[in-house]
Amino acid sequence: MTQRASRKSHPRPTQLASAVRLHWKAALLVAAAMAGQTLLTLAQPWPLRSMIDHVVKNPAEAHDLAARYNLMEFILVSVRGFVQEDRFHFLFQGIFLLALIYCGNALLLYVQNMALASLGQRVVLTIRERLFSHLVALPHNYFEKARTGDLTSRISKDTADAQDILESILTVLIRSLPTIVGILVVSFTMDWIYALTFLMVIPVVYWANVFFSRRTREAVRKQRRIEGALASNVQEAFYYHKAVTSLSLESEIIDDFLEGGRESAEHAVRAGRFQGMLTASMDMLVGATSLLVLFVGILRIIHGCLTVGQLMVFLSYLNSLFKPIRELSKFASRWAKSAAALERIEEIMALNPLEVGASDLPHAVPAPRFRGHVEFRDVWFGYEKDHPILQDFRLAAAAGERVALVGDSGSGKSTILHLLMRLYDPDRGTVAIDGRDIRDFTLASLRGQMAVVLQDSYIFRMSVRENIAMAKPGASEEEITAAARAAGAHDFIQRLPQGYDTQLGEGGGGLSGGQKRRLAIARAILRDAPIVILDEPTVGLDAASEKRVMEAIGRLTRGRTTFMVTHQLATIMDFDRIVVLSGGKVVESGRHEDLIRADGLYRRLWESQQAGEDSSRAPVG
Ligand SMILES: Nc1ncnc2c1ncn2[C@@H]1O[C@H](COP(=O)(O)OP(=O)(O)OP(=O)(O)O)[C@@H](O)[C@H]1O
Repeated sequence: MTQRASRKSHPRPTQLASAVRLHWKAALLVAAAMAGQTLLTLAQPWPLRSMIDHVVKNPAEAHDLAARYNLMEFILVSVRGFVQEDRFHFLFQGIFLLALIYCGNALLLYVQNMALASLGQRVVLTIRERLFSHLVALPHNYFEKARTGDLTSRISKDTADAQDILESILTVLIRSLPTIVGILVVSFTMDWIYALTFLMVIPVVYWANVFFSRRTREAVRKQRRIEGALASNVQEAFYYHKAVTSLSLESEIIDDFLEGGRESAEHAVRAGRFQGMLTASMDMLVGATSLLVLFVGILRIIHGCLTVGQLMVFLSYLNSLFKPIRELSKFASRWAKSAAALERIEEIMALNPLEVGASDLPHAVPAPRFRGHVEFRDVWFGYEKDHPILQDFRLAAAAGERVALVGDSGSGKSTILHLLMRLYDPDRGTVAIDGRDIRDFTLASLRGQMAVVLQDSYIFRMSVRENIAMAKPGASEEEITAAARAAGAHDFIQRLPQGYDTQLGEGGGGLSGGQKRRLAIARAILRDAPIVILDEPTVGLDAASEKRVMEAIGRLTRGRTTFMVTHQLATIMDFDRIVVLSGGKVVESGRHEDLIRADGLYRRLWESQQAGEDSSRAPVG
């Protein structure tokens, strides 16, 4: 049972990193473009500095020019200066360098955006694929407790949010950090006293970011959980719409929805508040630091330790430093959302199928084609710890034998089928096919040799043909039609508006219960499996439908080892063996006539069913 307990490991942020590693070329391109921009941003104030310092050193010249000439003269003198004299060389050089920097920046920005969009999409797709494959391959018992709406939102929304976090991480790592380092290096080499002004600000900015982001993230995480639950409720309401309306549950469902929506909104408002505080405190910090830098800077200029151009460089660096930080603070709630989303993805990826339930064991090998000799050897099993459903259960079916499992409700009939399909593993004992423990085989090769028809026929939203063909990928048209004929489904399929091409609704909308069942039988016939599993295939059908379905089942099960769970004893009178269960144990076993003669539980079930049928047929009044 310990195997079955679903355990959560602590989330590790590995998915994003490994997806990025997989697309390292695109990541490298983004990083190179960002790094190039950072370098250009760091270089940008220098031409400005040399121009300003040049002008400040020659103030009379500058002042003279502006005061003496009108506009036309000013332009003419300036152009002559550029063409004939060396006087404006500093200006020409500065403008040229700045123009180069701006063009380079624009080009790199374009490359960065292109590469980032492509990297983001590829990373999202990779995470989505991995998450979906991991989820689909998880053992069945995981889905009994999981909320499917929540899982859907993890696959669609949470994975998409990974792109945001990727963008944020790259911005911080490749843009902000080098900018900070560049500023510190340049500042210390120019004027270390002045550099201390910067240094003081960094921890405050960091602390404010961490403090408010953490709170925003907590609020967003709660909001996400509630939204996941809401999505599950919505999905349930639509899926069971018939039950919802027939039980008049609409108002309760709407109330639940509104309640969840209100809770989610409260957390969203909370997140917004922290986000607002973060943005405001960042703005205040930027303002205060700029003032401090200006104040100290002018004092340093007066003391002759700094030039005006150098102050310009500092101010420009400060702006470049705060730009990404302010941007990030504005995106704090997006960042928080993405971080919460990544955690939710990691949570699922950390589930080890072997710990969750029945899955491929490391030594499993593909099963050979089965003859179909099935054995349950001293099997103990319970869904919950300390609540065994089957105790010391033994049953053997020869290859090709048709076995019916009957008994009281809750006696463990379907559980036996679950163990045979390896939806669960026994706590003790073994289930064996052709003498080998089924755990030795890979799940795909084991289940690939079983044809299953359940109470719910599982019709998918695709054409009739595709619904049948999914049992055998690549099946020919003749094989599909032959299977449909054998299942007694061909005639009604041909009467459908587009025959085999008719698109079916989710859950088989548009077909009657009996038609759905026969479609499922056609699928099982096409599978051509040595083992057939049927769980109450005729339940809920009228007498005529039941007859047609049983004829189809007769053709499906011919020569194949069959296990059929049923309450309708009249449908199994010709079975090779009827196994009667009570409280998880076999109490009787034999053919119909033998069991009637034995005068035990089977006979009582049979007689009560006959009496029920007689009374239902008796004329009223
Ligand atoms: N997924 C599950 N988790 C926990 N308990 C379960 C689960 N499925 C079945 N059970 C319990 O195991 C017992 C046997 O169930 P099972 O479905 O095998 O009985 P059954 O004989 O097929 O019943 P029925 O004829 O009503 O379908 C029941 O008490 C049931 O409540």
